[in-house]
Amino acid sequence: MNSVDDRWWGSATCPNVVKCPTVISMVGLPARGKTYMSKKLTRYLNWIGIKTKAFNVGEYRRAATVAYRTHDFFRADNKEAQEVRQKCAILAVEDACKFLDSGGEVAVLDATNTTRARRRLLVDLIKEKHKFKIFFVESICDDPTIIEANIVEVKVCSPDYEGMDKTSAVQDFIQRIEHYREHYEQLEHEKDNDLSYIQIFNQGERFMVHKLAGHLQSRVVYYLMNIHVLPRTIYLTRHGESEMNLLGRIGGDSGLSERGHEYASKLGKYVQEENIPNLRVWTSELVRTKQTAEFIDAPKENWKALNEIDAGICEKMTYEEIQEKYPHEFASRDQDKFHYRYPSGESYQDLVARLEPVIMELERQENVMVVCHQAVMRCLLAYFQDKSAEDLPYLRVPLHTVIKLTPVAYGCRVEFISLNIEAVNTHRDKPGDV
Ligand SMILES: O=c1[nH]cnc2c1c(-c1ccc(Br)cc1)cn2-c1ccccc1
Ligand SMILES: O=P(O)(O)OC[C@H]1O[C@](O)(CO)[C@@H](O)[C@@H]1O
Repeated sequence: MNSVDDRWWGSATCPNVVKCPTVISMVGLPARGKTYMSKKLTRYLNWIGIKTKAFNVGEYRRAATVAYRTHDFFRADNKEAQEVRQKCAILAVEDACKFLDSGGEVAVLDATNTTRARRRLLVDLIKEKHKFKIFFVESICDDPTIIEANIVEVKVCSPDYEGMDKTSAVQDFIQRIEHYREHYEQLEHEKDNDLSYIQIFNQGERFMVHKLAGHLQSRVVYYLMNIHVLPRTIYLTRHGESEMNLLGRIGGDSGLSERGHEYASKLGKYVQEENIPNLRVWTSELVRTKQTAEFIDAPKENWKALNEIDAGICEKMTYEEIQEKYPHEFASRDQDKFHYRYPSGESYQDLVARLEPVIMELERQENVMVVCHQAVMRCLLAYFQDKSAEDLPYLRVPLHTVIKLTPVAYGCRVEFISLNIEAVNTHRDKPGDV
């Protein structure tokens, strides 16, 4: 009897484990956002603690071929090029399987995989030989405006077109797409009845989900159904300097200091000058963030999930007092600051889990300003900047500074805007760090 997780089909891969290594295989013509989704999905899964790595077949092909000349390389009748392309595709899959064999949990295969034969080859290699799960993510998009925008935004800057003028590059890429289209076979539930997949139409306007197999695949589908590519800006800021900050004490629920109130007033003016359409403001449920947002003219929502890390028995203490009273706790926190949990309190790992619904809602939103706290801000910033769990707890997020995030191509532009009001420095470096 198969576990409910594997539902319908016979040879359940990894029959006895919930966390089965999985290959997420992209499918789609060039310029359908496969790399965009691969990178974004990889960043999200790593942030929630699932060891994930993307394998881009285009990079393997560029490494294997001296120099890309023209779209002729992608003609179906170009036998020599076909051989190179097949070899690169298999190399990428083998590297992906090596990653999963050595502790990786998810490998994202960023390739076109546009023929049924190629996808069958993947199933044989991945599912039959390695007993890993395979989940296909197909992006189907025939809106010429979207395709053109993608080509202009990311394709013409590709190493393939180094030194080529933009117009010729666009023309060449359009030819390349046509070579793929000739043999493109979309996923179809009659012919691909045994496969787990999601089809995404026109950047998430519509979805077709087929035979999800397990929790990870459900999380991936949920994430893909929440992201969008509309231009918007996310602003992150800590609360203004608080009375507890002035005393060098952590936690608590104190109000703002005089300079903290100055920051709140200046923040209101900054937001007004930014003239942000339909801005929403999110604060935690602690006094200092609500006071900080006081002068912003926009709808406000309080999130308990945005409250600062709970320091448990160390709440309201100074670091010196903690070192004095709980020397062992103090030492172990600096040993592994991400996983360390305060007695009766939280770890950064707990904070990431608590903030996941905030990130998911942020992905759905347009212009949002988040008024939060030092540890919370580090977790949010780490998501947008793809920072490791090791680096996350030491990110510099000074008081009285707005961090402005603007999505560009495959990532985010990050600007630190200080509103030039003095404040205490609450940052503690990793001991021993130069
Ligand atoms: O469906 C596309 N077709 C062309 N391009 C696309 C997409 C998507 C996309 C796909 C699925 C989902 Br759910 C959301 C967005 C993102 N992009 C993209 C965005 C920025 C730069 C480069 C590519
Ligand atoms: O993880 P760190 O570096 O101790 O920073 C988190 C601390 O920062 C503060 O927000 C301000 O000091 C405390 O409330 C919180 O415990």
